[in-house]
Amino acid sequence: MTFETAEGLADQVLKFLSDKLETNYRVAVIVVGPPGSGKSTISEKLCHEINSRYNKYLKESGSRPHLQENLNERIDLCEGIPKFEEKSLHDVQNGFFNHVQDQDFQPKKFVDKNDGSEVVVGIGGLPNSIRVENVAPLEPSNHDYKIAKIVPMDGFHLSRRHLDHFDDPVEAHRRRGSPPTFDSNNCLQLCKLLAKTCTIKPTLPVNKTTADTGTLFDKISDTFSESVPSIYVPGFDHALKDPSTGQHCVDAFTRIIVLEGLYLLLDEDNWRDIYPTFKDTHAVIVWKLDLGVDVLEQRVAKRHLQSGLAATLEAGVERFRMNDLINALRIKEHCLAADDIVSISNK
Ligand SMILES: Nc1ncnc2c1ncn2[C@@H]1O[C@H](COP(=O)(O)OP(=O)(O)OP(=O)(O)O)[C@@H](O)[C@H]1O
Repeated sequence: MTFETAEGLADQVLKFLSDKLETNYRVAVIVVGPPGSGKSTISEKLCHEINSRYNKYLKESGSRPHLQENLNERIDLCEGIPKFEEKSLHDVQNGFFNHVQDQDFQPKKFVDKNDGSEVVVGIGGLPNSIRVENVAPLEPSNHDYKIAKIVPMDGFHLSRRHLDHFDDPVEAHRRRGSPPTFDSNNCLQLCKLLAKTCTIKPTLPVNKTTADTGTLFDKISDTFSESVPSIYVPGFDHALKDPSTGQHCVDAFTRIIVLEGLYLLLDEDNWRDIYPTFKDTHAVIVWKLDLGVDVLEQRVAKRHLQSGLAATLEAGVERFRMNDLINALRIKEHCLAADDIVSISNK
């Protein structure tokens, strides 16, 4: 296991992106680990470091990203996803509770008549839905470009209303955060969509050739393409205590996606297909975090106290032992075997 600074991790990811730039529009970094191991912390630091470097480059070079106008070369990301029949759309609008425990359910799509975007729905219904839009991305405010973005698994927590429709709703609520309480179907579907975008081949503007020299950031700036659709991903709204759509947007400016979540390497149900989906793109790095149970317990208990989920630190520890620890042990015992998973430390 190696201890890494955000700078060191950013160097690794940018080197990887540089190696893949001829073939992959986007690369993915999968960050897994038990609750409290620091997945969010590391992912945020990594993205911050990469985005700061890119924006510093833009400022110092006085250049602007060039977005190629090739929207007529539309990429149909949702091709192959079955459509909802017209009569089922009513069910979708009314909650879509019937499939909530159906791990084999294949997500379906419909077209939003308001804006023509495609909405992909799994067992969690609309709260966990994904939206795909074929429009050019907006220039970011203050020209603060985010070439690296976090895509957390959190937005695939089933809503509390969906947990109410489990065979044993009391247990479902008590064990919220365990694998069956996620819309793993749509989480996997999102991974398939994202993986497809990783395999888009970047194209240079007509006046440039691959022989042109330039830094990695020069090349990234030259190869943004508005034909790459925007993907809107649900997030978890801590105030609502439920998932909420459109919290994250992976758009044409995003060249690095950092997927972070507890179950991304879990060798069960839909989860087990996530890693192979990305592996096929040849554009993925996998980092695994681990820490001793005592440290995890202290960090998570403290967070439960700070977020109001526990009234005292002791209650936070109790909550960790009754829930988070069980999930931590599950991912340890049922982790996919792969030889390219790199263990990193967040002490
Ligand atoms: N190196 C560190 N030293 C001390 N505290 C840390 C460190 N890294 C993270 N933490 C703290 O530990 C807690 C858990 O971190 P974080 O949310 O990043 O973990 P996580 O793996 O994303 O957890 P979860 O899966 O439960 O969301 C947070 O309160 C965070 O501030």
